Amino acid sequence: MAATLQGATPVPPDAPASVVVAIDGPSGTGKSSTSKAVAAKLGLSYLDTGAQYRAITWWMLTNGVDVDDAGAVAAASGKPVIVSGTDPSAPTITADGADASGPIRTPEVTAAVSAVSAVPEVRAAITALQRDIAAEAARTTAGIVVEGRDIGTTVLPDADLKIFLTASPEARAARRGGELKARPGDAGVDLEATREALLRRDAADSSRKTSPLAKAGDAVEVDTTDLTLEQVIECVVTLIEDKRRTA
Ligand SMILES: Nc1ncnc2c1ncn2[C@@H]1O[C@H](COP(=O)(O)OP(=O)(O)OP(=O)(O)O)[C@@H](O)[C@H]1O
Ligand SMILES: Nc1ccn([C@H]2C[C@H](O)[C@@H](COP(=O)(O)O)O2)c(=O)n1
Repeated sequence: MAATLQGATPVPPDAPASVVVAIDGPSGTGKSSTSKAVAAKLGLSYLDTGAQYRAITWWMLTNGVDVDDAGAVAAASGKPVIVSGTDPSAPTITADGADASGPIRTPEVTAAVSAVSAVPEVRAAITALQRDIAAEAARTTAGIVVEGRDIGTTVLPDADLKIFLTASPEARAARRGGELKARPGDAGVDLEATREALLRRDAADSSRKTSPLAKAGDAVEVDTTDLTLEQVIECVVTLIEDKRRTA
């Protein structure tokens, strides 16, 4: 699998040391929105690791791999070339050169991604890719914000700053509901079904054997239930600036 750092902001000669930030948490807590905005504000690179697991899942689905057969998924795990562009203002994701940014958000991929990402061979391949991208960003740019489920615990245990975002299931369902546009004549978004789907995915992601969703012991927990997105962004920017000041 290839690691390529695209859209990176070059480091000026007198720049402070680079910073590596891990942001983890359950689905819908605001990891992507927060990480992208914070990285853009601070001139850092950005890596959406969920997009990588979604891209490999999409590749399996479109290449005839039975995603319910862990053996078949493991055997295919080294085949696709997943490439992530790390510019926070225009993140990209490709699988074998094909743009995967649209297809990875379909219900089919969302339904299959927890099973595919639980396969140890998939995690080993994607984790190696993530570490390469983070190391390259730390070496050549001002740093990187990496968001996912196991970044602080497994992928980057030596990250300079680890943040674990949480929010109540009701708040997360309401946020997701806001994304799903009701069509004219529809009964609207079923928030209870959305909440149940979120909790099902959290349960699968938290209970898998290899590198489950978990808060690192040294992570700062931020409960975003009653915060606006702007408040969460501000909070994370402050945490990073404080960390840089005291480093
Ligand atoms: N603090 C907040 N207040 C209100 N809405 C928010 C807040 N944070 C994020 N959102 C909105 O909630 C939705 C989900 O956010 P986002 O995709 O960033 O979550 P996530 O944790 O990355 O989810 P996933 O892990 O499923 O990708 C988005 O529509 C986003 O704009
Ligand atoms: N570090 C990660 C990131 C993501 N996953 C898996 C589990 C999620 O359900 C799925 C999709 O992530 P999302 O796009 O919703 O953030 O990918 C993981 O196992 N480890």
